[in-house]
Order: sequence, then C-alpha cells, then structure tokens
Amino acid sequence: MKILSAPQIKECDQTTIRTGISSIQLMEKAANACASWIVNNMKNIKKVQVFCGKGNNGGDGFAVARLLYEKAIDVEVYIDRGKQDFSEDAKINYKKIRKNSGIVFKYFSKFLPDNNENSLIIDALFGYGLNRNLSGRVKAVVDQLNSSRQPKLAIDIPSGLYADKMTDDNSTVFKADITLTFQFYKRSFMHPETGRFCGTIELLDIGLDQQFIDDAKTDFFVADRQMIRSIYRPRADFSNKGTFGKSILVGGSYGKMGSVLMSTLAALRTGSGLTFTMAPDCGYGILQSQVPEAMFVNSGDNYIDKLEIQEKSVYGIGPGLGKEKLTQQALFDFLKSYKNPVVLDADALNILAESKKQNLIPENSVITPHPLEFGRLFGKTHDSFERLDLAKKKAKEHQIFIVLKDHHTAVVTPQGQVFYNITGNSGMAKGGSGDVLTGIITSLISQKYEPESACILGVWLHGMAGDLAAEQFSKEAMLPTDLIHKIADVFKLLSK
Ligand SMILES: NC(=O)C1=CN([C@@H]2O[C@H](COP(=O)(O)OP(=O)(O)OC[C@H]3O[C@@H](n4cnc5c(N)ncnc54)[C@H](OP(=O)(O)O)[C@@H]3O)[C@@H](O)[C@H]2O)[C@@H](O)CC1
Ligand SMILES: [K+]
Repeated sequence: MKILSAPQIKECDQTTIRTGISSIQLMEKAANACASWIVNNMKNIKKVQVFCGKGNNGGDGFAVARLLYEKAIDVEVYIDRGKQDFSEDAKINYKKIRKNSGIVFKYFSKFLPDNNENSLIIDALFGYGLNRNLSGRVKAVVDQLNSSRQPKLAIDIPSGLYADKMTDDNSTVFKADITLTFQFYKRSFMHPETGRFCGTIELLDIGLDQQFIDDAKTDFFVADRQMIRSIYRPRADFSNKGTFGKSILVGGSYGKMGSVLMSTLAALRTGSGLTFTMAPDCGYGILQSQVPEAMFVNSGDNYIDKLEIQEKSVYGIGPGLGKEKLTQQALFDFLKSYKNPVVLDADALNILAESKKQNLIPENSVITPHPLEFGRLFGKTHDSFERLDLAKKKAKEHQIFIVLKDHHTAVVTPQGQVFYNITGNSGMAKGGSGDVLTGIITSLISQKYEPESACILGVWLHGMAGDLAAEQFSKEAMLPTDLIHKIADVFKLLSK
C-alpha cells in the first residue's frame, strides 16, 4: 500500500471531488465512517467531547458530533474562543449542529475532564493541514486533554503531528489511544518519535479516487497483507531439497553459540532446502544436538578464523560472530573474493564499521542493522526520519538493501524505495530476535526470492510470528525461540 504525502492526499481529495462526489459529501462520508466505527467498536461510550479546529478536520469533527448525537450519545463540542474563520465545509457542518439544541457548545477554556471511561475525547483539531506547532489556547487544551484519563480518539491524525515529518522536540501533540485515519497510513505513524502518539491505527476507506492513487508516485509503502500475498510463493510440488536452495549461517563464538543456532533454526523453519552452520568447534556438540537437520562446518576453535566459500549458497553472516582479529580477517578475505549477495548482521556489521570497510559489502546484499549498528556503519543522525534519509542514500551508493530494524522496521532498496513493516511488537525487543530475522531472510534468498522480496516478506513473517508468540505467551514472557516455532502458524495463515 502506498503512503502519500500531505500535498498528495490533498490532491487526491480534490481529484475525487472533481470526479463525482462533492466536497461536503466526501466530508459526510468520512464522518460517517468515523461515527460508525465508534458505535460498532466502542459500545460502552455514552458521551463524547469533540474538539474541533477551523479547517476540514474540524469539519469532520462537527459532522461526527452530529452523527453520534443521532445515535443517542451525549455530545459536547469544544471550539476556540474568538473569530472563527472556518473552512467552507467546516462552516456548513458547524451551522448544522448550531441549530441543534441538544448539543452543548463550549470554549476550550471551559473543558473539565470527565475521567470516566464511558466518555470519549475526540480530537478533530488539525489533520494533514497542520503547518506549525501547537501554541496558545490550542496547545493548552491539548496538554489538558493529554493528562485526562478518558479514552482518546484522533480523527485522521493526532493534532500536533505532521503527516510526513518529525515534530520539533518537546512540542505538544494529542496522545491518542486510537487514530481513525482516512484511507492512507501517514509516514509519521511509522516512526518511533511520532508514531507513539497514534495508539491503535484504523484505516477507514472513504472511496478516494483509485486512478489517482494508482498513478501517484511515491518512495514510501506499507507492506500490507495484499503485498505479502503477492510476494509469497507456496512451496511447489514435484520438488526436492535442491529446489529450495542452500543456506549457510555463519557465526557463533565461545559463549554466543545460541545466536547462530537460532539463525539456523529460523532458516530451516522458513523452508531452506539444505542448511549449513559454519561455526567454531566449541559449538559442534550444541549445534549437532539442537539442530540435527543442519550440517556443521568447523571454522575455528573458539571463534571463526576461516570462512570457506561454497558454490550455489546464500550466506547469512554475523550472529554471535564476535570481533576477534582472526575473525575479522576471515570476513575480509571472504568478502574480497565472494561477489554474490550475502546477508550481514550484528558483529559482521560492527567489524565492517570499525574497519571502515563498508565498500566490501557485495552489491545486492542485505544488511540488517538496528539503529546503533546503522549509526556505527554510516554515521549518527538526529532522529529516525534523518536516519531513513541517510539509509536511502547509502542503499543507493552501495547498491544494497538496508533492513533498518525498529518498531516499524523499514526495508530500504537500492532504488531508494522504503517498505515499512507493520507486524511485530515490543515483546520482540530482546536479544536473539535479530538472529531469527537473519536466518529467515537468508533462507528466503536461498529459495530464490529476490533480495527485495526476501526482505519485505522476511520482516513481515518475523513480525507476524512475534504477534502470534505475544498472543500465546505475552509480550513480556515470549522468547525469540518462540518466534521460530510460530513461523509454522504464519505459513499456515499465508497459505489459507
Ligand atoms: N481526502 C481526505 O483525506 C479527506 C480529508 N478530510 C479532512 O480534512 C483534513 C484536512 O483539512 P484541511 O486541509 O482543512 O486542514 P486541517 O488540518 O483541518 O486545518 C488546517 C487549518 O488550521 C490552520 N492551522 C494549521 N496549523 C495550525 C496550528 N498549529 N495552530 C493553529 N492553526 C493552525 C491552518 O490555517 P492557517 O491558520 O495557517 O491559515 C488551516 O486552515 C484531513 O485531515 C481530514 O480530517 C475529510 O473531511 C474528507 C476527506
Ligand atoms: K485530528
């Protein structure tokens, strides 16, 4: 699914209006979608307090207030004091409810929190038209709303949040529990500094012009189910283990054998035909007993000091590798003579960063850094938007795929496209989760998925396995090894 920028969404809005529906009808449709969602999904809500701005987001708010009132919900509408130069459609909806004696009108300054879980705060102050930080009376009321214990819902975008960019440090943003957004995810929903204000995100389809959406140019996408289904290839019949490629997981050192063990298991569970682990001898017993399906290649004593090149294989290098001098040399020698795509993670990336040998990464390879590893490789950035911009630049420069791990991991391609992942949860923020991802992506590439598809599908599978693990074990108790077991259920879901 495409992510459009605020100006593109505005254009899409206008194109939709030119091709049949009037703007006031579109607002009514948007408001109807919100009101129905609230009525169907928040059955305990008896009262709403709707905060409306002067633009079309405020217009949505007035219309939602009216529609909820018609559903026998108590409604209070809050507006700013002073002259209200409402947008045309906001004015129409404002006038409609002004006539309604049952709806209570108040200024922001008169707000008193209900602190009642049956009373919902609705933020319809600003949507994608926000053009500066909240200040004055509107900032004061949003600060007050944020400290209320009532449930909070934002229409389209939590007010104070820009659709496509960072907010300034310490600026005020409405902290929603739920965001009902129209048709598109916004980039700011995907980044940790800004996404934390959105709560649960629900996309409401309001029938915007499909031709415009199809033609719109963007570098940003959300990897949704539809995209994942188009990438996933069910396992072919009439095949043998050779059909499904050869994965070689490289890593492990004394005390860190679990990492490469988890990568190996994940590669197998993702369907790798032949699977090898290249690890030091101290891991021999552990690996052969814990994962008998994989073959062991002795690559050192307590750490890796040589890296054998095998033909027709895909290498996933890094988990538990350590940074011994001889390990470093083995990695450099390997990368100097191996020109096929590899998957690099963890200490493989740290070694390249410390020695400034990023240029050794073969073209079309995949690297899977978390923010700190990315910073070591390519330099520090101020925030996750800047980090993503730098990742786009570096992916192009090195012609590699960068899987930038975060709450919403982003896959960045050499063409500068970005695919945000929306599966996964905070239970995965534990040592070992990354090792599982390395195994998954390596395995998919060995099964002849293009690196781009392998990254997008791999990250999605990994997150989905995490979501199923959280459901069964809780975010606190789930383990990276649980993700490996849940891969089976994710494939079952995919093949339904
Ligand atoms: N296709 C769709 O998606 C549909 C979209 N719809 C809805 O329309 C929304 C977009 O509406 P919009 O363009 O009128 O912008 P919106 O955010 O309401 O208001 C901006 C106004 O506020 C002002 N202003 C800005 N920042 C400010 C600040 N910090 N503090 C104070 N004032 C500030 C600024 O005016 P200014 O003061 O700069 O002159 C501007 O006039 C969208 O999010 C969705 O909810 C649906 O109705 C139908 C389908
Ligand atoms: K809003």
